[in-house]
Amino acid sequence: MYLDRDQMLVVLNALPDPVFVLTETGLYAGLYGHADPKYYHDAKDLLGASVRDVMPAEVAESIMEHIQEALHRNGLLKVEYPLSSQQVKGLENSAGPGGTLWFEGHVQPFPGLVDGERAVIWVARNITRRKQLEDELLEASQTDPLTHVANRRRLMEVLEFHFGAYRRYRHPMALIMFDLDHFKQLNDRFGHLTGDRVLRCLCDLCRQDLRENDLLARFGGEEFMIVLPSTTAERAAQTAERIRTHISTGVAAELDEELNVTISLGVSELLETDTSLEQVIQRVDDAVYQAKDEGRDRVVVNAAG
Ligand SMILES: Nc1nc2c(ncn2[C@@H]2O[C@H](COP(=O)(O)OP(=O)(O)OP(=O)(O)O)[C@@H](O)[C@H]2O)c(=O)[nH]1
Repeated sequence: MYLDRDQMLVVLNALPDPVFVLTETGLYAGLYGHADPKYYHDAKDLLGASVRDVMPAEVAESIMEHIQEALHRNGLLKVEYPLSSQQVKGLENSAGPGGTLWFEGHVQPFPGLVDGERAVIWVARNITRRKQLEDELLEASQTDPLTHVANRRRLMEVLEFHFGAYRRYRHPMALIMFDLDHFKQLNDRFGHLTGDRVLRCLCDLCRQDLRENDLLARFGGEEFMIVLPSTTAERAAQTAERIRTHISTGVAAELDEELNVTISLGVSELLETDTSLEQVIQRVDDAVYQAKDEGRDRVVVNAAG
């Protein structure tokens, strides 16, 4: 028993995702499926229109390129792309999900010609939720859950990137490391939860003194690093000093007058003699150690190889 033509059409229109037939010149020649407005807008008004007429030029060109590529490879092409109904003429006011949606397009050459033209079958699946989850996962894998600054994994990725750029193009990069002073005493006296609040507050204050391209990261328990691209140790030392004074008054002002929170900071920069990242990390670590040794609540620069 086989389905007759009418039944086949019923099946096509019952498909959950929209199935477009798009010709080589970008005409919407057919549309099936996608009845659920929770996931899709009703795109029937696009039939007979051209991709270039209904989409912004950039979006239309990339769709045209995908059509060409699928035809050229004569096989299935998978693409992911963002699109909002506001970008598509005819869909602006139709019922459907708002905001920018993400789609996975499965683009397959149409076997035969449509109105004398080559064409593709383009199945568009709404993958917005999956994309959001991927973004959230990526964010979580790179962020310290307590302070919401970058975690050590992200820090090392960024440091590797700048180390590579320095080796190739000699783009300078400075590094600041800092460590809370007598944090154990603070935890013992005020409790671990107050200690946690101090760490969060410290990061918030510190961020206010940084540029957009700088990266603040948690290196370990109460140790943090700041990556400063395109910066020398001399300039970074000024930033470090600003952060030091900000923290020494700011945390108590924000949280509790009784809290005496200070930090010891070490500063260094990439040097021509560095053959590995560990060397600059060792230099800032030594500088923090020296700052502790000299009485804490101070900045020490260690820019010598
Ligand atoms: N509240 C809180 N405390 C933490 C966290 N991570 C590490 N610490 C505490 O940080 C303290 C670090 O203690 P130490 O390494 O002895 O250093 P310190 O007391 O700051 O002394 P100096 O560094 O020599 O000035 C320990 O008591 C840790 O428990 C955290 O996420 N939250």
